[in-house]
Amino acid sequence: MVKICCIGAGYVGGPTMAMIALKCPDIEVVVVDISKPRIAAWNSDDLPIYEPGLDEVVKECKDRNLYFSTEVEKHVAEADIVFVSVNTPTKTRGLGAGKAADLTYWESAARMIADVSKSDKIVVEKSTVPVKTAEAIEKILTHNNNKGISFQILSNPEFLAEGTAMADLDKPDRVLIGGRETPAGQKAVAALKAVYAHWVPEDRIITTNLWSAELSKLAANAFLAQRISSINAMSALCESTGAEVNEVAYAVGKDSRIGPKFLNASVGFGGSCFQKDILNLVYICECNGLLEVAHYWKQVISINDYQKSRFIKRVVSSMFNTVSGKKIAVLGFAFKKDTGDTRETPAIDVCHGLLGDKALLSIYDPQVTEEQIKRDLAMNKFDWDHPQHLQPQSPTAFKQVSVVWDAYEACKDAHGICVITEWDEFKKLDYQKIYDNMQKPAFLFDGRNVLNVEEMRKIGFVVYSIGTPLDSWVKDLQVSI
Ligand SMILES: NC(=O)c1ccc[n+]([C@@H]2O[C@H](COP(=O)([O-])OP(=O)(O)OC[C@H]3O[C@@H](n4cnc5c(N)ncnc54)[C@H](O)[C@@H]3O)[C@@H](O)[C@H]2O)c1
Ligand SMILES: O=c1ccn([C@@H]2O[C@H](COP(=O)(O)OP(=O)(O)O[C@H]3O[C@H](CO)[C@@H](O)[C@H](O)[C@H]3O)[C@@H](O)[C@H]2O)c(=O)[nH]1
Repeated sequence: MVKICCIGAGYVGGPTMAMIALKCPDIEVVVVDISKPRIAAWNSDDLPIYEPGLDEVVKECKDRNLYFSTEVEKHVAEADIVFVSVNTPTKTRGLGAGKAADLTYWESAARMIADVSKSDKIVVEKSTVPVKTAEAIEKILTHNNNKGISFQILSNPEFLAEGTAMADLDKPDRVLIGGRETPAGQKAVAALKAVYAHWVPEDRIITTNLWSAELSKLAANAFLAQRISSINAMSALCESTGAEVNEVAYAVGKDSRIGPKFLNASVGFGGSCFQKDILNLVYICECNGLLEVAHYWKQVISINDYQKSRFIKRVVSSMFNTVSGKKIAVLGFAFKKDTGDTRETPAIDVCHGLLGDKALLSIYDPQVTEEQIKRDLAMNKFDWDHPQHLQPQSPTAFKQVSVVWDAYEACKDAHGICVITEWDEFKKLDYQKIYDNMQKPAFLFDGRNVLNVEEMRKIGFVVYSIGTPLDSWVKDLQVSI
């Protein structure tokens, strides 16, 4: 029986290995992690991450051919294929701080693999890494190894999106495997291909050289984020001209060369990957002397930052240029719907902006706990992307912030509402009831364009919705955005 071990039981390691275990009953899959609470959660009925469909798959496979363990070295030593899916945060200090990927966790995993291995292994980069990381990993594995063991490094980047991870893994657009162009490298590629071939059609499994696979992952995220920044840039122009961003996106997306996906204007993209991976891409370009290329991709992040600060300015300027002492309801804190993940969520920036102007925030998200929200608001930039036990543990008490478990409670007596995550339940709320219980004038700022602006205006709200013609109130009080 082929044995797979995955180092890192996070958002990628957990769901990916659960899917492999489901589709390959002939393979034993063990997911290991240095975080004891995380492994304990995987072994309980309350999984550490929320992902539609994940519970069912884990329930079916756990203790059949899927195991979660903290015995990292033992399971790595026994495995034929070792996936490495550990954190690759943005460096916060030293060379490349604020841009380059911090490969500390990857390096320590590679050193440990070299130390404990007694048999040949295929080592698979599942984490998103800078181009040429495989070369560094190869050096660590071969220089730390005088036991005659052969290590083959493959790059197999993951393209799942949170909230749809299980569907993405079940029917991936493509699986990408990069390997060395040597006979041993190609044999390793074939072995990994055989795992995916249990359920992925052969024409969807792409094989390339190592560097193409590593770069394709960064490129794919940069292209996706670029589309969002493009439509968000248009949303600003729509507000100035009276055009409607959804209509523009629809008309543009109807061109089959452009396509309709990823053209939803928003308060800004969030999540653990886009910003981090683009910063990483920018750094690699700079290191290769490609300053114009670096500058080009940096703009995708600049527009995203602009979009978030534009939203905050709209809120404050509409409410007579001050939110000091005013209750503002924040609906949604996760970086997108159907996940409890808050990494790089635009909600953090919006809350910081409003807190800076002394607002009183009442936050509701159906999947994010009070502890998580308070920890996020207290955390330094990029701290979130380190293993849990290295993050600040105790949430800071914020006098200005309360977290509630009901949208109506969050909005009661509020002066304004900010919709930051597009949770389906926010579309179905009784907005008349919400309006009746708010201070007047009652403001509604829709950062996701999920509400019907005309209906909301009919109820009496002063409405701002990204990229839609401005309410005369907002227009009249407009300051420079
Ligand atoms: N989250 C996503 O949607 C997504 C999608 C594609 C790719 N990625 C990439 O995958 C990688 C992992 O992302 P994630 O979201 O799963 O992160 P995560 O923080 O959820 O999980 C990483 C896990 O690795 C563990 N870990 C770190 N060092 C370890 C070590 N030396 N030994 C054992 N365990 C160790 C941590 O404790 C943590 O549980 C990153 O490179 C990320 O960029 C993420
Ligand atoms: O039209 C859109 C689409 C998305 N978003 C926002 O963009 C962010 C990222 O969304 P999404 O890409 O759906 O989620 P992620 O889980 O971050 O997935 C991205 O990042 C992963 C990690 O690298 C990749 O594997 C995925 O392919 C890639 O989609 C979220 O804040 C979304 O709300 C928009 O604002 N408008």
